[in-house]
Amino acid sequence: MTTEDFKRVAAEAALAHVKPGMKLGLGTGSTASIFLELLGEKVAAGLDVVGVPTSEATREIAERHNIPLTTLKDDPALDITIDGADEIDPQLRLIKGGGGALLREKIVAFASKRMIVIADASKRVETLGAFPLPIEVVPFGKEPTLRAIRELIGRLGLTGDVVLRRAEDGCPVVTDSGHVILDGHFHRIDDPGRLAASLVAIPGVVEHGLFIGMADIAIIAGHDGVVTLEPEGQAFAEASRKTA
Ligand SMILES: O=C[C@H](O)[C@H](O)[C@H](O)COP(=O)(O)O
Repeated sequence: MTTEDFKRVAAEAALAHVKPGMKLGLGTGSTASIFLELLGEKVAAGLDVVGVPTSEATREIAERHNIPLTTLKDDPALDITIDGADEIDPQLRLIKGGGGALLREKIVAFASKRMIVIADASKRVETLGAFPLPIEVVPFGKEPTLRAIRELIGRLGLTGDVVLRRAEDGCPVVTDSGHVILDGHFHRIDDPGRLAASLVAIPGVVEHGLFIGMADIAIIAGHDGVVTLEPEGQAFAEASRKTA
């Protein structure tokens, strides 16, 4: 099986958590897109749910699959958010935002009673940080914000650098909310909680891609099967089944 197959297996397993009448947070990225495709099939077959998209890209995909949409204004409390992740550690702390959707993803997940993460096994790590940490900042004053973040990583004893994310045309990537992204290439983040708290204390930092204490379960598919994890990293044998 390929990585794409594993993403599909994880997305399929997440569907079992979706019940009629639920209000869903709809994640962003390639894994979440597969979930949307599968959810669209269920909706076509009569499943009654509504969703809040976490990005404009997800909105387009959801509309293409005829998934009824709502907003946090009309539905400020959601049942479940189903979303992908760039890294998942044993405590279900996440790095998200590889696709630049971290701000809306975090708002939507926070508005949800539960967050289910779906991923292929390559996303599991012992220590966060090999994946660059996205930090969403206001374009105004991004230079002093960048300097403050660099000073912070020195104080925290982190290695690496922080760089402005650019698109293929060389222009800064602009998020759905009109901000830019700084990617922190830290290699390893031993104390994600301390880094998270320190980053949001810097004026100009809107949000970062560390999701701590937000994920309730992670459904991870790989060569060893499907594993459902809870925050302590406990794998439930009864939730495991062979996929390859
Ligand atoms: O901004 C993007 C999101 O946080 C994604 O959920 C994350 O990057 C994982 O995406 P994928 O499923 O494509 O690996």
